[in-house]
Amino acid sequence: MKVDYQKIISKVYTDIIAKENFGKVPNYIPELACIHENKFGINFTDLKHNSFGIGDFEEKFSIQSISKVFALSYVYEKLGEKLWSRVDVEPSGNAFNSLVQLEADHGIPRNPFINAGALVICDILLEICNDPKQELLQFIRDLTADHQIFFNEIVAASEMQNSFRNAAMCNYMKSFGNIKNKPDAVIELYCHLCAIEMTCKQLSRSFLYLANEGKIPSKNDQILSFSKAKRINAILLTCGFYDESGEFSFLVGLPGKSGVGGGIVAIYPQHYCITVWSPKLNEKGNSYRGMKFLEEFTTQTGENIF
Ligand SMILES: NC(=O)CC[C@H](N)C(=O)O
Repeated sequence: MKVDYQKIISKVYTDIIAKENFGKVPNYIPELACIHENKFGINFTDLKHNSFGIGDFEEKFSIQSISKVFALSYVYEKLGEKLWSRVDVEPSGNAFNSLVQLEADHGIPRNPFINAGALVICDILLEICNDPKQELLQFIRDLTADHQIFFNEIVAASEMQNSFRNAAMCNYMKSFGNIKNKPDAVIELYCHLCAIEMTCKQLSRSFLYLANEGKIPSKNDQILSFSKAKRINAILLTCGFYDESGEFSFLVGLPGKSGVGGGIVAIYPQHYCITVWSPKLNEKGNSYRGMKFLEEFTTQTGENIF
């Protein structure tokens, strides 16, 4: 039976908006605390070019850790498997900004989707690109087929001024030799990537390469090999939600990635991407309504990777 996605999305959206919105907008990046906490948007885009949204789906927000997926894809395609000598692919079972495992693991982060791992990816970007900020931005614009994607310099500056934990991680990894550049340069790049702004609609479209075996559907460009796209989806499933990755997999059943800006992108390989934005976060740093929405969405569609 054909699933009526639009009907299910409208129904789940209406049900969730009628219920209390729990959680907190993060304030450790002061600029993010200014966002209206009841913003709520959804976009669904599939490989057959169907796209529809509801609520604030065309409003830009800070994609934060969702950018870690773009950075990993770019570096992985260029470096290949030797990348994994500098960052592992195991779930951390810890908060996104935790330092505790770095000592035991000799400065090798557990995976590329926690802050420590993304800092190593940024360090590699500084090694392999002439202008990493612009190259990454261009990569995302190409994925989205949309040039209206920018850094929010105010958010980047706000995070840089409060990057004490990320700076600690970066310096600590440098002591093990796993950061090659100056920590300040790595942090500057990292904070800019987190401060990219996109809409739900742009995000769903930009992630379609992971639903499409590494190809951008609009152009059929293979930007990531089939095997690498599969592997990134595998890491998303096991590590995309930090110490709530098991819960997301359990409740939603799709690979996905969240960010502290309140966004979540989920991928149904061979079919579609769906993005939810709602800024209030649960204790694990994932969007409260985003998790609820996607749980109910996959329950009602009956579709998941299992
Ligand atoms: N989970 C996130 O989105 C974290 C990103 C945020 N910029 C940080 O480094 O803390």
